[in-house]
Amino acid sequence: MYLFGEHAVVYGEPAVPCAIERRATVTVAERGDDRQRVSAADLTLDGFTVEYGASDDAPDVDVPTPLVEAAMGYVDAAMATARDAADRPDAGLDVTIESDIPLGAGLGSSAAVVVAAIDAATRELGVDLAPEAIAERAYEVERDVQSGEASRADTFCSAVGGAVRVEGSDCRTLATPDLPFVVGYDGTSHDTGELVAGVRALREEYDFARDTVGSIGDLVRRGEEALREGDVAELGRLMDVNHGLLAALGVSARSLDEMVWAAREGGAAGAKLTGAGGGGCIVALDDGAGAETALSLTPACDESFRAELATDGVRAE
Ligand SMILES: Nc1ncnc2c1ncn2[C@@H]1O[C@H](COP(=O)(O)OP(=O)(O)OP(=O)(O)O)[C@@H](O)[C@H]1O
Ligand SMILES: C[C@@](O)(CCO)CC(=O)[O-]
Ligand SMILES: [Mg+2]
Repeated sequence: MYLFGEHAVVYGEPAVPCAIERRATVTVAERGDDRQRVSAADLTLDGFTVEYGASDDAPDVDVPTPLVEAAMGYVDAAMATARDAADRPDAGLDVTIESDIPLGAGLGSSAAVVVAAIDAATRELGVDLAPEAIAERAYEVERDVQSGEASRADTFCSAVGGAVRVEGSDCRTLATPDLPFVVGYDGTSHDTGELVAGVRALREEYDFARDTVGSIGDLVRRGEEALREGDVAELGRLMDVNHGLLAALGVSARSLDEMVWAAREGGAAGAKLTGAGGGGCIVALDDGAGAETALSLTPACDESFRAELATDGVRAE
């Protein structure tokens, strides 16, 4: 989840994502043949299993192929990079994915699944990758699936855990005070690739959209100062500004705006959408119960919860 800087980070501005205690669990077992079998019970396609050959045959499922391809893009590419890391291009794998991260909602479910899948698959194939190496491969997967544009933010954060700072290829962990995160979720999902493409189109058409992206970078640098000082009130103000700038880039939604206002009026220090936007989640800072209560009473909000910073990144269980 992003404290600051989503979207602008794709264009080289800094961002500060934070890992929260919600996990994707991926189990991988090598098969005796070259087939791939993926079981993803949490996918919105109502839980399905896909089985297909290493390269040729089509997935053997009863749903339209483009839907399956869209849903399986991340997992497929994660398995391919894991086979590549192990130098076992024909290894058949049985993959099971379970996740308590809402899909396409701005909490980085794609990064969590890809990072966990690469880790589990490479371990199964006898290769031990450091979290940073997993993060780099996972970034390449996100970049390819998001049609050539992604940052390292979600994947690095998911791999190493905690709060991180990402600017281009410079990725580092950040010491942060304990932050009272509250999340509101509208129950809908977005396609990150499409929202990233929308921002790109706006930047191409309007110089001021480029300036907006630059302003988000300036705001993130101020946010880093506030983080060092543990100044939650200032962090909240900057989150409010960040939400406004994201809305100017066209990635907010009525439900997100309604949840942001509910959280603020409930007493949050600040609130903003998180991740790609268009629908999904907002994040607020509130050490009292007001924001969470206000969110729970907001029709646009399907679920609200406190989110603890997760210090652990990817791990074998
Ligand atoms: N539990 C899961 N099982 C299988 N695939 C999943 C699962 N969770 C996420 N995915 C994959 O990730 C895609 C959603 O990724 P997307 O980047 O659009 O959203 P997100 O990562 O949740 O949000 P954001 O990128 O804004 O943080 C799904 O369509 C699916 O391909
Ligand atoms: C919108 C974006 O900044 C975050 C999506 O979780 C895209 C990216 O960084 O790849
Ligand atoms: Mg994603």
